[in-house]
Amino acid sequence: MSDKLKDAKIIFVVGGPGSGKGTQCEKVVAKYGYTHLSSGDLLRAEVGSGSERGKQLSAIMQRGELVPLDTVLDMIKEAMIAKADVSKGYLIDGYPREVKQGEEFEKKIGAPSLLLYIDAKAETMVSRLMKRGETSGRADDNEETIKKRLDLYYKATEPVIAFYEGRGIVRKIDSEGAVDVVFSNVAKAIDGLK
Ligand SMILES: Nc1ncnc2c1ncn2[C@@H]1O[C@H](COP(=O)(O)OP(=O)(O)O)[C@@H](O)[C@H]1O
Ligand SMILES: Nc1ncnc2c1ncn2[C@H]1C[C@H](O)[C@@H](COP(=O)(O)OP(=O)(O)O)O1
Ligand SMILES: [Mg+2]
Repeated sequence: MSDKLKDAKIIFVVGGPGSGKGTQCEKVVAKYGYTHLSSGDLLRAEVGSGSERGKQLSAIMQRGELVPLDTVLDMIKEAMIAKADVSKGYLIDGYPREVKQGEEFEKKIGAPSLLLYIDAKAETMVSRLMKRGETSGRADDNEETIKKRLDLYYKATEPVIAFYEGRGIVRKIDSEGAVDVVFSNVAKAIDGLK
């Protein structure tokens, strides 16, 4: 346990690929000043660095698979510590993606006070990702990889919701509607924390 993160307020943002996690996190940052850490963005930064590890991560992500737990957890922990002196709290976007990740996070960093479950229909996620893929330049925003990511989400990530539901900290947010409508419900969930 790192004592710099001992009392950190932590919100997990969990949802399928293309559900709207990143979009909602940006609006939470603007309104509440939380520190937004996206596991995918951290991984893509490592890929962009051209490092040997980045090359391995890129191959995994292009297949729509999960990267090794220790890799993504260490990256998030490092990024949290780097901001510990200025952070009002952390939005952990895209993690945990399996129950084991949640358990390891709590051993090494701490427990979340809220899990925002950003929920959209499969066909909505597919169409949003195909559209995002037109401009994102992401190697995983293509039909074949999207299908793998969705399958993995239903198999490995949805059990995370049930795991934390048992603690009563899950707030399910319908992400089908317009961005601002979705955000009004995200804000209600966060305001309910105080
Ligand atoms: N409520 C919404 N309505 C329409 N499009 C949305 C909505 N939320 C997100 N999007 C779009 O869908 C795509 C995926 O959103 P993003 O926030 O990147 O999701 P995630 O981080 O969960 O993959 C983006 O192109 C984004 O602009
Ligand atoms: N917690 C995690 N564990 C393992 N792999 C992860 C991960 N978070 C992200 N990745 C890998 C697999 C994901 O398909 C890829 C992109 O993640 P992302 O940017 O969060 O996707 P999206 O925002 O489309 O949901 O990075
Ligand atoms: Mg995202």
